[in-house]
Amino acid sequence: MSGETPVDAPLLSVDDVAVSLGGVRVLDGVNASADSGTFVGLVGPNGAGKTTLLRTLNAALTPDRGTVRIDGADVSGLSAKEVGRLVATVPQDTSLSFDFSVRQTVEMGRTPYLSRFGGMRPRDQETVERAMARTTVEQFADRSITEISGGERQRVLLARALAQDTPLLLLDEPTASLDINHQVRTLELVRDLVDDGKTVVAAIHDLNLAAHYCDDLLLLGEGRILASGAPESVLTEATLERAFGANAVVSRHPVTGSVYVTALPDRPTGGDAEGRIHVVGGGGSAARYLYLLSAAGYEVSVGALNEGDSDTETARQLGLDAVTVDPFAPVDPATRETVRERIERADVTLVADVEVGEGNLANLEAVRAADEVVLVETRPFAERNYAGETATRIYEGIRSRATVATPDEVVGAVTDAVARVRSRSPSGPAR
Ligand SMILES: Nc1ncnc2c1ncn2[C@@H]1O[C@H](COP(=O)(O)OP(=O)(O)OP(=O)(O)O)[C@@H](O)[C@H]1O
Repeated sequence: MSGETPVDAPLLSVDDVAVSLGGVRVLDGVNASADSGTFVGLVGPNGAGKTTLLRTLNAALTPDRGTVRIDGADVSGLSAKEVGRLVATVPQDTSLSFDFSVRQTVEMGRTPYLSRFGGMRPRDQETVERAMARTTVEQFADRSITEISGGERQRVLLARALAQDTPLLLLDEPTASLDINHQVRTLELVRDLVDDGKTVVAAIHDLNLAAHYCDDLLLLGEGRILASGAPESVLTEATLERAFGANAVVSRHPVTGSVYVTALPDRPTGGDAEGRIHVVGGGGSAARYLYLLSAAGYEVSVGALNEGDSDTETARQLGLDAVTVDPFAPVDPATRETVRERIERADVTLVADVEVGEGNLANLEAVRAADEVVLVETRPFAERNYAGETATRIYEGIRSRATVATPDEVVGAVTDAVARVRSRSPSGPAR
């Protein structure tokens, strides 16, 4: 079979697979493929069918319909030993009842290569040692598998899977019982394996880890593929809503640049605060305040922001009034007037600790028109001022009459400032 496979055929291909468990259809019409040297993340809510799909890929389950091919071979026609040379699996449940040592457990990975009466050959021993070194389990090689922690056991099972030396590696929640350091180390190791040519399919609950490390994602929901492709095309607010029923904001992580999902508790409604707040932010500096202020009940406007800025995306998600300019374009005079008009209409203007450059200096200038200003300061303005002396002068002018707040104090400071405005003008903010 594999002799007929074209050179550029995917290493793994899943064609119209349907699987039932206990008489219930758990997977239906699943199509997927993975090229050699790619890391595919399987994401989706609890019960979506991720484990079932992994167990179908390694032939532990036989589909009702459809085929799974690895390296061109239909796995349903292969012996267990043949399958064991093509695909290795680290299961979700790492509890092992037998009392083997760590080394013996890793050695089990060589089973598909051993003849019935022959023992481990030097080549097998070398592979085992290499697998233990890569997963840093050598230091407890002689301990019993029942006497190490859950996270350590997970690394031992990864070592066993590496010892199996297969082109395809399946991981079911590889980071589930790992501390934050070992989560990253494990995924870095998986990434290295992939860069060396291995193909990995991993069920991963943490969407942000999945987005950062995987080349492609497969989003499963109710046994079907809801979306597949690059993380940024799969993790959209619409697909997250559909698959998880979650109200989430998708942005870029400020440090890694990867797609970043933040689940919000609920669409902000219900707060009974009254008043208009204009927010000056950008680059994600305002997102938290936009959410908190609209949750409190305020009518919030924001800007000027660039289209595509993560604060713009958050504002859209929350249904707020965002004044925007084109991506990378500076705030032009007409937009500056719009911002000024929003600020004059607002009871309070909140200035987030945004970085200020020539492009958005006009926003600061417009804040001069504000009645009450709350200024968030987590670091000195000098560290985020790229617009020189003029900006410093404008900022100092604003600061001298603003309430300076820490991020946690913002909603309280805004509420106090609204109360001050209202007490000065009993008829409310009808300006
Ligand atoms: N042996 C079984 N008999 C009947 N139904 C089963 C069986 N095993 C799993 N299921 C059902 O199949 C569906 C898919 O389960 P699966 O474990 O594949 O989901 P999953 O996406 O891996 O979930 P999780 O994220 O919670 O691990 C679930 O509804 C589950 O209840």
